[in-house]
Amino acid sequence: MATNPNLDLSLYLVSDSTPEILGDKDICQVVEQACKGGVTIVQYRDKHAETSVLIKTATKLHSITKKYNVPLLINDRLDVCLAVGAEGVHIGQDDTPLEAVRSMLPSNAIVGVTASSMEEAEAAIQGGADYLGIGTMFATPTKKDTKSIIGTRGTQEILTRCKTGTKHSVGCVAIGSINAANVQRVIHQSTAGENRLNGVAVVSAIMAAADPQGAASELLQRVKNAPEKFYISTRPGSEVASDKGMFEHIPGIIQKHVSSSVLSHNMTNTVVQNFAANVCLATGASPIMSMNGAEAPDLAQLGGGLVINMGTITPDIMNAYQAGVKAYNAAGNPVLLDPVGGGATSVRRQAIQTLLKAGFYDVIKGNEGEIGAVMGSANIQQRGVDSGPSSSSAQQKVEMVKSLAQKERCLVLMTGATDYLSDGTRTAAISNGSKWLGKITGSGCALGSVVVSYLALHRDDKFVAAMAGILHYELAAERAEQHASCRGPGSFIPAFLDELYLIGQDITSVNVSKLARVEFL
Ligand SMILES: Cc1ncc(COP(=O)(O)OP(=O)(O)O)c(N)n1
Ligand SMILES: Cc1nc(C(=O)O)sc1CCOP(=O)(O)O
Repeated sequence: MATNPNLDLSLYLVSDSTPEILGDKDICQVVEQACKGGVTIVQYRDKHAETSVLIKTATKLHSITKKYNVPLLINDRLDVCLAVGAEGVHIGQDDTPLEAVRSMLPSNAIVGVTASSMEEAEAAIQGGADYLGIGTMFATPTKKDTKSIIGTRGTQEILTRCKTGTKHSVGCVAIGSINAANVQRVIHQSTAGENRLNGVAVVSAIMAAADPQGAASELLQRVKNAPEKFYISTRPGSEVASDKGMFEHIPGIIQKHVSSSVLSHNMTNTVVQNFAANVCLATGASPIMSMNGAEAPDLAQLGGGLVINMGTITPDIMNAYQAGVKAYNAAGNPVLLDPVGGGATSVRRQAIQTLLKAGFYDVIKGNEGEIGAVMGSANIQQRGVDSGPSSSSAQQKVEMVKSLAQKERCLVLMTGATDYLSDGTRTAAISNGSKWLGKITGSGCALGSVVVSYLALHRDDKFVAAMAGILHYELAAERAEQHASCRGPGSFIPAFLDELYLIGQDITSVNVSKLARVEFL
């Protein structure tokens, strides 16, 4: 089965004629506006109208979609498709079988099939489907009789069978409660290796919109932006720095950071705000400690990164966190999630799930207990925000960060005496730092503020960016510990702030590759 070269599934509009969704608008006007906004394929779906009405409406819709060179497919009904000469049909698992559909339609007709499992996907691919409508992504009021809610995890599994992007591929769109706020996360988190969604199918996000053209145009822009910016750790075409080779780049990145004033937007806990702001300033970033979700959309435009740190969580601040991640995802700027104390209470465990659904994260950072909580481990019971004694071997920690990075398609940084950093492919253990970092409040939180500004500054490779931030921080801590004045946690803090600043000024004379105690695993 070869991909139909004329099929652009980027933004698939499935129409709806019910008053709950269409309101008192005219379906033809809405579809025309959606075509103007950039939808690339339209399906006429009406579960209630009589055949004569279906044919009449489909004929009108077809004359509109043809003007915009957009294919029109008919939901379920081959007879209507043949009557109006539409470009194809979409069928579900309980509709006319694919083989029969193929035998009755012209050979160039587009046929799409709904798939909710790997078995259904494989059967549809074998049967010659042009594309799969993969769903249900998330529960939706638009279709109440959906069989299974599969989320991005289930979609990822199906995509492993679909070889998208090869000449033997089948097109793939996801469907079910997809809208402008979640479309990039859906695309990003559904990706399975090289296989990714070709686009998304939506009903209410366009049909129910007050401005269908604007809604379509915004969705299309987000679909188009999703791949380059989000679904791989390194930018396409950029040099992939691996293992020790990456240390050559790090002094240059630190030097650039020191004079950048790149924004580090912190929605962080009340305990560490002052310290984290000072750390940001000393490393060359410009901190803003704004917990106000309403200003996140403006701040997200400024090219910096956002830290969401759950340390002093309240119901109100959860709304701000969600507004923050949505705004930064939409702007294409990095977000770091620090699920502080995530394994301590059921409120925090629930908050993690809510935040993971609200958007996607470039980095998830935490101690062992917090990373375990994000992974949903039932055995994690943190005492407060500390990780407690570790029960895992180094190898188990490596497996944890790697598998979470692969699952969430992000960087995972597990902090501790040795830090573990993984992007799912490359994993490193970093043993720099000072014992005093473990004796002051907020050293882990402030590291998050530094890592996110490095990610915002150095866009080519997130892993290298994070490594640069970690080494800036931990080499400075090592130097601070050597100060004659440093006698304990209290005197460590000013020495550390000094060294964060001084090492940055001095970085060209620092032999980073020699000082970095980094093991690639
Ligand atoms: C693009 C796309 N994907 C899935 C569906 C659902 O089709 P089906 O399973 O036949 O359910 P109904 O649409 O008939 O309710 C779709 N229509 N389009
Ligand atoms: C038509 C349809 N098919 C689905 C499936 O899971 O197969 S979900 C769905 C409705 C999607 O509507 P909205 O974008 O408004 O959530």
